[in-house]
Amino acid sequence: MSGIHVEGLGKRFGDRVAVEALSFHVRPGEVFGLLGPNGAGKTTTVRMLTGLLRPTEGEATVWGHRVDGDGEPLRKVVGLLTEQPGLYDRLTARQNLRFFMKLHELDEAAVWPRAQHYLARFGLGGREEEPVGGFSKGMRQKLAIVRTLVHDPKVIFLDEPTSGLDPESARTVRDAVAELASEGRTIILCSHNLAEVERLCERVAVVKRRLLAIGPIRELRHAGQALEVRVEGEAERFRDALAQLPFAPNVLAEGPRLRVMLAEDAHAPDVVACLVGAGARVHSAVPTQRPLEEVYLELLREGRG
Ligand SMILES: Nc1ncnc2c1ncn2[C@@H]1O[C@H](COP(=O)(O)OP(=O)(O)OP(=O)(O)O)[C@@H](O)[C@H]1O
Repeated sequence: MSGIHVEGLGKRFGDRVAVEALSFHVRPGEVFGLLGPNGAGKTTTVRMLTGLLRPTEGEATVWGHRVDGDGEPLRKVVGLLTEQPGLYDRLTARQNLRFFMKLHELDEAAVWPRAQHYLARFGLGGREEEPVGGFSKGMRQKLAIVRTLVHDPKVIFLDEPTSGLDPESARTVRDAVAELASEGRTIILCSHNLAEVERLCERVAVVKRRLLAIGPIRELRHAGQALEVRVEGEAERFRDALAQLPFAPNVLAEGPRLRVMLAEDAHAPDVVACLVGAGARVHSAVPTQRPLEEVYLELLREGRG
């Protein structure tokens, strides 16, 4: 069974419940975002799904391998990029990769062309024989990504893959992620960079110990809408007037712009009328989709406690 299937997964550390009752499925060819605040249980979940931690509840299979079974076949099909790349400074890039290949009992001669392909792709071609201690943060990150891909994994877990990368390198990595998915692999992306998640993922899960929401980003956004209003002068001075509306919308004000969150589209004319009534000169009022960040923060507020 390809992809990832998670049913009622949970993990306790003594009395502390790190993850509970987690259920979701991810298809082959999908880039799936796993979002949540610090301490929400994302790393714990990824460690369970890569066979590094045993669940205390529930079950999961990753590309047909049970996560509580023999870890060896599971580790062969998964690639894991952790937040701390854990490279050996004294070893060269090639020796670091070779060390990893030995761990996975890979035939270096057979696998090296794949490593070289990604080294070149991420701008590290020709730097293989240099000690990693002399690499910049971004170069280390890129080498760690090469290491994650070298054994041709079917399921790839990426924790903040573009952290520390310049915009050009970040773009290369994002393109590679999309390409790996188009080859039919399953990719789980853990990131606090919501703009990146929006670009790469179709579906996301928001977790805070348990699942708060799951679905396509566009559906999560449709849970509400925003009205972008541009007024003359500082928008902040109209905040109090908007707070008097019967539906008391959430409002963000920045310079001449107001972003007014609406539960219903039908409230948009009331917002404009209220602003005009309060003396605003309204230049434009445009309904917009809410950015993922706003949806995410709202889900966390609702899921508090
Ligand atoms: N080995 C462990 N022993 C005890 N508690 C742990 C252990 N690993 C994780 N936890 C606890 O489990 C909870 C979830 O931690 P986890 O590292 O999975 O969160 P996270 O979502 O990855 O956070 P971040 O975004 O900060 O990386 C936290 O309360 C953490 O303290």
